[in-house]
Amino acid sequence: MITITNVTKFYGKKEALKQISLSISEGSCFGLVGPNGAGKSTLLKIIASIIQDYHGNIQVTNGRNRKEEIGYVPQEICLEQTLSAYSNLCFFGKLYGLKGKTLQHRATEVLHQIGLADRVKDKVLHFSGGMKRRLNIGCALMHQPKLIIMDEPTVGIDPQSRRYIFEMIRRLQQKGCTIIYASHYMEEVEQLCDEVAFMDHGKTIHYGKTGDLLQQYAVPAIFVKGTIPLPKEMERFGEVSPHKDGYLLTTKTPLSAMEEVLMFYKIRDNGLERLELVRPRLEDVFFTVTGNKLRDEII
Ligand SMILES: Nc1ncnc2c1ncn2[C@@H]1O[C@H](COP(=O)(O)OP(=O)(O)OP(=O)(O)O)[C@@H](O)[C@H]1O
Repeated sequence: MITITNVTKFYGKKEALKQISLSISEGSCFGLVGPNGAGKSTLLKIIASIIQDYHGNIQVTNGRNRKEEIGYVPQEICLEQTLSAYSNLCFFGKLYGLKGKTLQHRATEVLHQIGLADRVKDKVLHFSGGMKRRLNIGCALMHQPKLIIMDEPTVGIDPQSRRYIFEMIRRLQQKGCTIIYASHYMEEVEQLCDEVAFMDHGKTIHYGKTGDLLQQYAVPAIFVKGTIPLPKEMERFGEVSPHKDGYLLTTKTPLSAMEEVLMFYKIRDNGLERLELVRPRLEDVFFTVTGNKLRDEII
């Protein structure tokens, strides 16, 4: 369990974090979501002990030594370009006190874990963006930390590497690791994280279990496309708005609304072309609790 209590951070006069309090369950994948400048990186650096001048309190895993417990994956790629993947891993392993056969064995193990075993001798210089991202993560895993902090680990990568990273995260979680995952890609957090905190302007606006937030705040909808427009009386189920080549009806009773849409088109010679249930998204929850869309223009 990680307990963050009243954490405040100033950069000069700029208050980057304002009284943040959060609890992160052991073994969870905890998502930190917010637009650029929300304060995610600052909070992660504080948890990882990279930033030490802050107010408030952080307690990590029963108070055991933080450095040994934590693997930090920075937002910027932090690798020596002229060295091989293996040498980079060994360099970071040594920083955590690994040496000799243990270091070599662990570097080989991590190379397999990050899917770069076949590129062992290649210089990082010749790696794709996705491969560098995977190696960046691998370096933070060398000392087998229990808590892994990832700051936007999928920025600028191809879908294949993103999938690979997701699978790695799931495997780490299955092994009992706790993951803190900062991102401004809401779909990623929704897919990966069982707990989530929304951040904006240095504050946590809301946090909880992903499923609970979806259930509590996001309203489902149905999508309807027909040869004739949706009748006005459907508005009694909720808000109707044009969407793509049809209509979106946001409603708390999607099944009853679907039933009525079916009836409506059935008695009009089946002019229904598409009828779909639209699953509520974390993006909608963010909008409901903050009144903002998660877009750069809100800062
Ligand atoms: N070293 C610094 N000196 C001064 N201000 C800083 C520094 N680092 C961050 N800030 C400011 O603190 C605020 C929070 O920044 P932070 O990088 O933590 O946000 P973020 O949510 O991680 O954003 P991004 O997604 O763009 O990384 C921003 O207003 C930023 O400009």
